[in-house]
Amino acid sequence: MDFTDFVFIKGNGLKGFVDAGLETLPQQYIQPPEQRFDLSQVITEESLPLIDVSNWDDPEVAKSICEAASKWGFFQIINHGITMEALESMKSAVHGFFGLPNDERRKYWKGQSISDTAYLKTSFIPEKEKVLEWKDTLCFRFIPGDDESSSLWPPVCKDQVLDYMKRAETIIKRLLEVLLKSLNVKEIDKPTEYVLMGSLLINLNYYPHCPNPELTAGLGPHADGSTITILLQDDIGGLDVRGTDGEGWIHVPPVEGALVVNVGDVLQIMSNDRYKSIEHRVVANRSKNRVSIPIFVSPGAEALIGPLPEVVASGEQLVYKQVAYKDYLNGFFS
Ligand SMILES: O=C(O)CCC(=O)C(=O)O
Ligand SMILES: [Fe+2]
Repeated sequence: MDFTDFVFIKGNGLKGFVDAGLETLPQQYIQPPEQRFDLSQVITEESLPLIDVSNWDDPEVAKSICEAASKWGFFQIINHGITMEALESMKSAVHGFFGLPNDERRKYWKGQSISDTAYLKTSFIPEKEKVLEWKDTLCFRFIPGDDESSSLWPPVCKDQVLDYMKRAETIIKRLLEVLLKSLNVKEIDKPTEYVLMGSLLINLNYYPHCPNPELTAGLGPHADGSTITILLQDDIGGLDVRGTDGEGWIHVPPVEGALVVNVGDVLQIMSNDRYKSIEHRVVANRSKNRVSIPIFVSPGAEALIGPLPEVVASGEQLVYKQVAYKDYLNGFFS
């Protein structure tokens, strides 16, 4: 079987390739020795905060969130209000989509998708990558209040994605309010909301089981280009975050009912480095098919990003100049 033809041109993705019966890792996925994940670097002395947000108005909750965002750039929240059933149903929907026959999934393959706002891809930017990442992703662009945009989404997961997004939006707003309040932003007005969360993307990640997880990357080390990211992961594990020493990695353990929250580059910039956008990675799994669902909360397409006036008012030195988010993204994807 010709790998490129089968996976990219025919649009079967990595999932289709693994289903076809795979015993060894294709060379496209083999990382050079110096890039391979050294699992001995995973440190167990540190762990990320787990924050109970049942009362968002509690100053202690706000304090924990802002401290976590400054120190680790990552934390998990529980009792956030999204029911266990809704979380389970979202994860099952991912398995539902990736469990479809190849020719059903292929209808959404990037470049030929039947929907303008949903597409399936493999790896990150396979045309540009030297080594591919061990995952497929179904991406959705979410336009609130626009029912038309979801009309051609895959029926197997459409309602779950819409329902989950609606529930998640409440949490996103709460998180941003708390994080910005501590930067002296008293109220998030419409223009600021556009800069913080003018664009919402949700990804359905599928990391198939992998014959040689030690040779490849589920997802290579990266920081998110978002304002914040809210991630739902299943119970398999694989996500690691850079420790505060900048060398080791901390495992993000799956916690039932929890959501992982991380600061992206945009919030680091807007907070003039108060909050940290931290590198993270995903280790592939030898026997299990892992799913994860990040929501990338990002600026609107026309937004300008730079340190917030409220932060600068304190007289601190500006770490960043203002840039158009578009120009920033061009750098991110090249
Ligand atoms: O799958 C995960 O746990 C993390 C995904 C992630 O970091 C990303 O998609 O940017
Ligand atoms: Fe990420």
